[in-house]
Amino acid sequence: MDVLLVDHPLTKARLSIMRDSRTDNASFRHALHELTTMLVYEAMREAPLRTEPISTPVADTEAYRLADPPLLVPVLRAGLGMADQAHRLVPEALMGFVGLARDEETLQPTPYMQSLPPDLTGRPVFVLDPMLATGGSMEYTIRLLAERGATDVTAVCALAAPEGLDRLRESGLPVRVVTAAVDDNLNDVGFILPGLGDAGDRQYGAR
Ligand SMILES: O=P(O)(O)OC[C@H]1O[C@H](OP(=O)(O)OP(=O)(O)O)[C@H](O)[C@@H]1O
Ligand SMILES: O=c1cc[nH]c(=O)[nH]1
Ligand SMILES: [Mg+2]
Repeated sequence: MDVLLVDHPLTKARLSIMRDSRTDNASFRHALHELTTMLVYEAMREAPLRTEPISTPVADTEAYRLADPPLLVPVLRAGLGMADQAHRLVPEALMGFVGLARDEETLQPTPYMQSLPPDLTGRPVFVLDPMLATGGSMEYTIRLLAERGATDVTAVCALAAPEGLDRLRESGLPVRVVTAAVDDNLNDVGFILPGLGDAGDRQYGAR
């Protein structure tokens, strides 16, 4: 499984704002927006292009367009904070939605909504979720996508735990991961260390 670690000085700086427990909700959301732009920019680096002839005011030349506009899938709640920014960068993308809440005791993802196109054959998919912890939520989401024919899935995360990466690797699902950091490990209640806490609560308040 490919893992692209985007550890640019600017991604490190935004991630540090997100990690800092003194950062308020609005500043956390702002830092995640900026980080998302950088992660999606890198995640799309190899996206195939098609060309078409155009004219500038002074000469004929070629225009480049995305050959295969992707589907963006934010995983609610926390992934919602990445959706608009990713869509701004890739305006031709479609958007699907998956809502999951991790059970605090079992750490299993509990689905509460999904809205996805029925056929994803041939369409690149970018799953947006700031946190890859045990990997249960991401694995669940990728299985939904794979059932619809997706074979080209990128998980775009702010932070990944080694446990979550191992789980995705062992799942054999068609996924690569783009992340700004791979942290140390999970604590005994499934939080990433050093991490940034609960990415949903840090944006929207505790539920
Ligand atoms: O890798 P995992 O162990 O599955 O944990 C990661 C999940 O936990 C968080 O969501 P959470 O369930 O807290 O929901 P929220 O976004 O509504 O806060 C996060 O946004 C991921 O979806
Ligand atoms: O550290 C973690 C783990 C799962 N979900 C979060 O929001 N944070
Ligand atoms: Mg949460």
